[in-house]
Amino acid sequence: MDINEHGHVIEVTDLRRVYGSGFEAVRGITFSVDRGEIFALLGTNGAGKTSTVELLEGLARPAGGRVRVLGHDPHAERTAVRPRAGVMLQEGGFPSELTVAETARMWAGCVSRARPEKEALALVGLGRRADVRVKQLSGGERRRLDLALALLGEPEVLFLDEPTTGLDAEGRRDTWELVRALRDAGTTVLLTTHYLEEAEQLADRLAILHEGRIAATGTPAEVTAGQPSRISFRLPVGYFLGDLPPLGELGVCGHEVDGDVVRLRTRELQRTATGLLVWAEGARVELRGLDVRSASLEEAFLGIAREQGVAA
Ligand SMILES: Nc1ncnc2c1ncn2[C@@H]1O[C@H](COP(=O)(O)OP(=O)(O)OP(=O)(O)O)[C@@H](O)[C@H]1O
Repeated sequence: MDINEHGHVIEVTDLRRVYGSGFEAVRGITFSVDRGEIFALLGTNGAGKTSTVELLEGLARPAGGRVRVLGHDPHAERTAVRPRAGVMLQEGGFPSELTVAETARMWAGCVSRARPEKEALALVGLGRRADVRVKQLSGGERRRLDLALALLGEPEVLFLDEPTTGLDAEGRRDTWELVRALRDAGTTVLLTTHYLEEAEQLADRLAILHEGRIAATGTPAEVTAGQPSRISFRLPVGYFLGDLPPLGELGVCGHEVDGDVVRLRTRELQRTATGLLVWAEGARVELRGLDVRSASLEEAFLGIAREQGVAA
């Protein structure tokens, strides 16, 4: 059987990983990813993202629990999974004297039914860099080459460990577009990232890992639901916090004042923002530096790190 009885391409149940030193890096995590879904693993440094992805890639055996990729144990049944999976590790490590095209050709030799190298390089925007030596590539271009190699076998499932680290804003957006196009064509994608915006933009569902456990999971909207929005501004000269309408009446659920900067938290963004603006208009003052932000993944992430006593 190809995919498990629930139709999940990736299924992880109570997964554990213990290193030789006895350190438990992954402490019983459970999640699944469906065909054609992008799933992001987020987390603080050392949360266990890479340790988890390596188990999914079959590079190590779990200390406990179960992992299935395309219905197979990726470690014990490596030969059944590997040809159908594309892997982009955090550190590629290619021979630096080879050119981009030579590297892709060498890699294609290890892949059954590889797509043409030119096509893979064009997908990641390296088509014109084919004759450049790997050592002459920028950090971002190496990252793209990593991705091209992961795509050579036209994988059904793609593991991307921090795929856009080192890319500039344009490169990051190009990669997002490519990953979305692959997803739309039916590829299942599991990625780790440090960029919350990346997860917000790309992920259909995500999990935030903290100290080897899942601290929050769901769609980006589900994970951010319940987080407060933020409003900040500078108090007009000569004004004090007490001159504003009572904060409770504005729907504010928390506030702090730093010099003349006021930061408010609210779960009723429209009511709070309207109340403030109506007050400012009536008092004929300007709220300098006014910044209004709806609840974001960043808020959820920082909240988890704070609650669990981590400096984020
Ligand atoms: N080979 C190893 N031996 C012992 N401990 C390890 C080993 N590799 C990782 N660890 C520890 O396991 C924990 C999880 O590491 P991991 O690399 O999975 O985290 P991560 O979430 O990917 O972190 P980052 O965001 O910094 O890449 C860390 O505390 C790390 O120090």
